[in-house]
Parts: sequence; C-alpha cells; structure tokens
Amino acid sequence: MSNAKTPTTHQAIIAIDQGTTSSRAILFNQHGEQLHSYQQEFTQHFPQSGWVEHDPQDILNTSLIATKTVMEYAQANSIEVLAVGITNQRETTLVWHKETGEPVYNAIVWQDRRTSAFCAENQEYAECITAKTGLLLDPYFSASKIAWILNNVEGARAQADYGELIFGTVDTFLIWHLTAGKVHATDTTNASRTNLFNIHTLDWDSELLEWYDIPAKMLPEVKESADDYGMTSTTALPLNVPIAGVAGDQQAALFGQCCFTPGGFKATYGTGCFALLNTGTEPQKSNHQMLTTVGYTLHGETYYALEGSIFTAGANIQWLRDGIKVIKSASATKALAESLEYDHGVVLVPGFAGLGAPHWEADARAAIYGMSRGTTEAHFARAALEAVCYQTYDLLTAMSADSVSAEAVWVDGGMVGNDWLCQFLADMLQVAVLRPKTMESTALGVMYLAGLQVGWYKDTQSLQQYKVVDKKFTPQLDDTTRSMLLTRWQKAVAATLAFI
Ligand SMILES: Nc1ncnc2c1ncn2[C@@H]1O[C@H](COP(=O)(O)OP(=O)(O)O)[C@@H](O)[C@H]1O
Ligand SMILES: O=P(O)(O)OC[C@H](O)CO
Repeated sequence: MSNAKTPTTHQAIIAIDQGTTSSRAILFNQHGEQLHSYQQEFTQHFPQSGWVEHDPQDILNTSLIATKTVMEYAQANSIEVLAVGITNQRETTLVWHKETGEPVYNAIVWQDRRTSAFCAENQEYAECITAKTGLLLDPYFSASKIAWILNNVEGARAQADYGELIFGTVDTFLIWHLTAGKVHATDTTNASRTNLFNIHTLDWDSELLEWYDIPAKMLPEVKESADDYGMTSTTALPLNVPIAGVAGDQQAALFGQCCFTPGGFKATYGTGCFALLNTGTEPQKSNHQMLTTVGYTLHGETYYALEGSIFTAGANIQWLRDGIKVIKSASATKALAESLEYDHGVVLVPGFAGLGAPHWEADARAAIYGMSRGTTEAHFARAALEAVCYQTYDLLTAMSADSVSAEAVWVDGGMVGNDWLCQFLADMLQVAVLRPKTMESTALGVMYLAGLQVGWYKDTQSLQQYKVVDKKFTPQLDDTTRSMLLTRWQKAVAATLAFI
C-alpha cells in the first residue's frame, strides 16, 4: 500500500515502524507532515496453540522494501534524507549468529504464551522481578523467550556460552542488519521490556541474567532513545545516513503525542490498546498491576511511564465482522452504536485473549451479559465499543491512584476514527479526549527523536508547535447514567473472573 503527497521541503527523515502484522516506512518533513509512506504485511505463524512466531527474514525484508520505497521517492523528488528512526513491536525476541547474522530460531512474538508454565511455577520470584524491572513475571516479556530458545534449540546453549550468539528485540535486529553487523544496540525503552533491565540503574541486571541463565555477552549495548546508532550501510540500503532515533512503538507514540510532562497520557487503539501515562523522571511503583516502564531517554534524562495493556480492542470489532459476521465493516459500528439508548442492557467483557491490565488473568475468556430475544447486531457493536472505554476507565483509575492524574487523553490508532467511541470515552473518563490530525503518532515519535539527534529540533518544547488537534471530545454524559453503566461493567467483569 503506497500513498504520496507533493513534497513541501527538500529535507526529510525516514521512520521505520516495524509492527506485529506489517512493516511500514514513512518519509516526514520537518513539520511532521507525511511526504510518502509504504506498508507491507507479512505472515503470522502459529505452530502450536498459544505460540506466535515471525520469520526474521520477513521482518527484515518487509522493513527494507518499505524503506527503499520511500527512499526512492525522496531521491526522485530531490529530497535529502537526513536520518532514519526505528520504532518496533516490543518484547518480540530474536537470537542470531554474531558472525553470519543467521537466526537460530524464528522471532518469538510478544503474544506468544509458550513460557506460561515456567512463569506460573516461579511466581515466588515475581516480586523481586517487579521491583527491578517494573514488569511482571509473565510470558509477554523477552527474558523467558530467550531462555526458551537457549534451552530448546539444539546447540544454542553451548554457542551462546562461547559468545557466538547475540540477542535482540526487533529494533536491535534491524539496527544490526542496517549497519551490516557493526552495531549491536538497543534503547532504554526496548530494554525496559525484556525483564532483564533494571529501570532504576538503567543497566542490565546481573542477578536477573543469572536467574534466567542468560549470558551477559548476548545482550546489546543500551543507548538513549535519541542517540548515535551508526550509519546505514550501503550493503543493506543504497543510503548512508545515521540511525538517530530508536524507541518501542508505544513509547514512540507517547513521544509523538508530545506527552512530555507528568500527567501526559496517550492511548493507542489498534488491534489491542496500550495506554501510557508519563509519570516524570522517577519510576513510580504501581499498586494496581500497571507496568512501570521507560517512556524515553533524551539528553541524559529518563522519563518513566505507567502502562496498561488491553490485549484486544479493534480485534473485538474484527471478531464481530470476520468471526461471527454480525457486522459488515468496522466503520458500521458507529451508526449501530448510535441507534441504541444508554440503557440497552448488554455488556461484553472482551477476554478473547485473557484479560490484561489490571487483572492479568490469562485464563479469563470473553462473555456477553444481558441478552434478550430483542438483542441485535447493534447491541453487539455498541457493547464492543463500550467495553474498550470501560477498560480504559479501569486503567486510568488505577494509574491515577498510583501516580498523577491525566490532564487529557490523546488518542490514536485505527479505532479512534470512530467519533462515537471517542465521545463515549470522554464521557467515561471525565476528561477531554483529543484526536490529533496526524494519526501516525508512533512513526512521528521516532522521527522526532531522530530529528532531535540530528539537530532538526532544539528540544521537546519546540515540537509542540507541530501538534494539531483534529477533534476534541468533552464529557457530556450525566453522572447518574455514567455510574449506572460503570457499575454494570464492574459486575460483568466480576462474573467473568468468577467463571475462570
Ligand atoms: N471506525 C471504526 N470503528 C471501530 N473500530 C475500527 C474502526 N476502524 C478500524 N477499526 C479497528 O481498528 C483496528 C485497526 O487499527 P490499526 O491501528 O490499523 O491496528 P494495528 O496497527 O494494530 O494493525 C482493527 O482491529 C479494526 O477493527
Ligand atoms: O505492533 P503493535 O502495534 O501491535 O504493538 C505491539 C506492542 O508493542 C506489544 O507490546
């Protein structure tokens, strides 16, 4: 998929956004306007129930094709490419040979649950892991996936001990290939998703490495999010420019939404929903099962965030459309939702892939309550949209109790094109919901980071001028109706958890 726009400048930065289902590259001018973009999907592999893998070659090839396409557009239009930024699906784990670049196994994707028994059996160590990493002991994160590769791929353990194998998340894998094997590095945001990184010392934690039995020499160097990651090598791309910005995709979106101060809050509604609250320069411990994570490191200063993850958001709508086929398109949900009153009575608890934050109940499953003979596709659509808003309410309530309150909610992702959803979100959260004009916050965020590194921007303050609000949604619903709806949601969640 490709789309172009007449260039308005003669300099640009390429943001590579390597996501779970596709890789895309976007060429941005200094005003954060997209000059060109290209996206390519790739195959998902499900070798066993609960396992999710990507072919490393697919990750690399689709990223290179996307980058080359926008680069060629730049060249054809005499636009000078100043730098590259990389943002990526987080936690996904790769191990490869240091000399040849040959992966020893497929990439084990963040959604993969193969190490759940290991994590469940070792929960007595969870508290210590949380204290150091800000995360939980859960298969979501990289460490147990690395250990699985070392323990299950023939010869891998011995090769790792001899220093022949190296590990990386997707950013590291791409940097390594783009620099022709010269740079083995990651940034603090990606490192903070591994379960091996101490978010207080901002370094790999030797005790955790020992506990997971992972050799330290496998790990990449950890750099700031705007930093010198080496030059792209012409063996990978016909381009010789610095890789100057790197961040995990949800943190990049936080940056792209200009949430630079404590209380800055963004929620991305794609397949899943990831909500991040900037909590300032000290890590805030959560008492409500939120994750504490690095937001970004810039000019020697690290900002932290609390994060809540909802495993299915847009995926609930996909289920209505492709699974049970009660709606024709995702966009049809707006009119269907509008056709009902607030007291329509149906609640969907979308535990299709378990319930994430704040419950972290992998074994929970989806449930629908309150159906009658009068229940129609409109109830399903409305309940699916309402559910992600109630879940965001739960996350924001937990985060506010742990740390600062959000001033407003900056939203992005495919679902927020739906005005009904945005209005209901504002009604539930009781704060303004702001939808920016540039919806590609993730790519924009890493472009900003690269732009700061190459001197395009002076500081984060100077980025605020490029932020344009497309639409603001303010709370309108009366308190009585809101409380009635939230009470019914909480009852439905309690019933779903009791059913496990
Ligand atoms: N108008 C809409 N209303 C509700 N959901 C929508 C709408 N448009 C798209 N979606 C949902 O948004 C998701 C796509 O968003 P996107 O940000 O592209 O996801 P991802 O990057 O995770 O692939 C799909 O799951 C789709 O069901
Ligand atoms: O690739 P996305 O947009 O689905 O994001 C995945 C997250 O980074 C997983 O933590």
